[in-house]
Amino acid sequence: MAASQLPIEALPAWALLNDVEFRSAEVRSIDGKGLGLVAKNDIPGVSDDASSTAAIIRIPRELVLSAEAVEAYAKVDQNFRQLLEVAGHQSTRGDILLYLLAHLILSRRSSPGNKGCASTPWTEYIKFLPRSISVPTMWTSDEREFLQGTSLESSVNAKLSVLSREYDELSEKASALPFWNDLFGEPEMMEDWILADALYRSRCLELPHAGHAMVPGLDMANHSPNYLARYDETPDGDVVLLPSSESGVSSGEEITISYGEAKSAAEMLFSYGFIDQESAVKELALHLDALPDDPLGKAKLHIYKGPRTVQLSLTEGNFYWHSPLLYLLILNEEDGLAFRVVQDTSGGRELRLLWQDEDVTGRTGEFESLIQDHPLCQIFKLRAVAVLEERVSSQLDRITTEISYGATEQSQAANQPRVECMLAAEKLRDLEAQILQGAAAALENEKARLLLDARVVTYLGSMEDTQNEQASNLASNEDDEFS
Ligand SMILES: C[S@@+](CC[C@H](N)C(=O)[O-])C[C@H]1O[C@@H](n2cnc3c(N)ncnc32)[C@H](O)[C@@H]1O
Repeated sequence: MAASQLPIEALPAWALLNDVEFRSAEVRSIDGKGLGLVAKNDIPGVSDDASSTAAIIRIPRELVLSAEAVEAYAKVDQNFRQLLEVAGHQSTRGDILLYLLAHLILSRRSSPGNKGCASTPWTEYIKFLPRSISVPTMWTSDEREFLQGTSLESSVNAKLSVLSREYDELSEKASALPFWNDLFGEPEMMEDWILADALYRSRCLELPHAGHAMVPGLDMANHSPNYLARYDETPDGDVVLLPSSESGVSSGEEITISYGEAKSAAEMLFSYGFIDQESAVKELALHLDALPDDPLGKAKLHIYKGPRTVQLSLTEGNFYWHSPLLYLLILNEEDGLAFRVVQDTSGGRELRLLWQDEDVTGRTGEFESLIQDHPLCQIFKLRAVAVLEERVSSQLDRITTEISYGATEQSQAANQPRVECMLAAEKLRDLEAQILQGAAAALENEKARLLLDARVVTYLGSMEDTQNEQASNLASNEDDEFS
């Protein structure tokens, strides 16, 4: 993690000026994790009366960067208000990113009065945050090569395309605003947008009332599956960090929180830039496309609004997969699937999906249950398993293909791929290869089991008979022709 712009020793002064109470924790450098929170004294555990548990840190609600705070800032800064009006109000993430972008610009300028935005506590706080974050959207293209064959290979590229499109749209919208138009011409702005996104992804949390938010001070807490603290909001909207166990925290111990207990290694690397060594979660999401040669493929992807993925998981030696899309992808017109274009009430044209003549446009994610009572249900399942087996096998081939690691310990010169990126990617590849191998074996068994199913045997037998009949008809026609 690259150095921030202000030394962390200046944080207590910032906290004092802004009423942030670091009561029993301080921010220190933690080996391999950047900064983190450490207990200044022994912290008692949760008492029976939860309301009397003392806060480790307390952050006033005015400092919490939420959708509400962005709106409040727009009221005091005219330039920001104009930017928010043309490019904001689409999502909390988008609005917070605009706020961070404005503050990143401001933090680069030595004199805030000179062509900047109105100062807030975040103007200084943002200078304590790292300028380089280990999430793969901030890796170089050489470093991203390390992700070849992992589930992150396509998601990171897709995310970078989205970021680039968002930035282009933003510059386009801001071009009518003289203040922002000048700034969007600066080369650092696209990098700032990627940085703002990485800061948001790696430091944002979900508060019970304020919703998605960034909380200064609290965002110095690192993750552990054996976390020692949790955060909450007080009735007046302040945010507190509280011990989470009865045993409390010993003086000098790192105070960690949980970033989510069910996140896969890929999700952790994607959002936070590290893989939790102690996590037991063995999950992987693979991207799915329409089947080659499926004439309905494009329409299926158009009408299906859920994630275009299949989720694979290994839990206590058992393999599970989940993909509402896959059940839609394997169905054909002959099975009873149909698309219709209808006119809506405003005269527009709308695509509708029918299954067995029933309109199921609003239920595209329910095909696993929609096929349940169909006489060919087991055949559909066999198709889904066969398609998945092929998808898993091609991913396994790709992930186990040797890639050349250009980085070595000596190769830390400028522009060389970083060793930490290589190690994180290697860990992800190992974990995902294990899941894929488990999945391949389980799918083979599942396929063999389905092939023994009486309805499948009968169906495949009748298909064979039809094919033989067609072949002999064709042969006798040919005999006729040449007789
Ligand atoms: C919310 S911030 C925590 C403060 C951060 N360490 C800093 O220096 O500003 C989240 C980032 O901390 C780092 N981090 C958190 N927990 C970690 C862990 N268990 N191992 C390695 N890095 C961790 C990752 O870089 C992550 O993106």
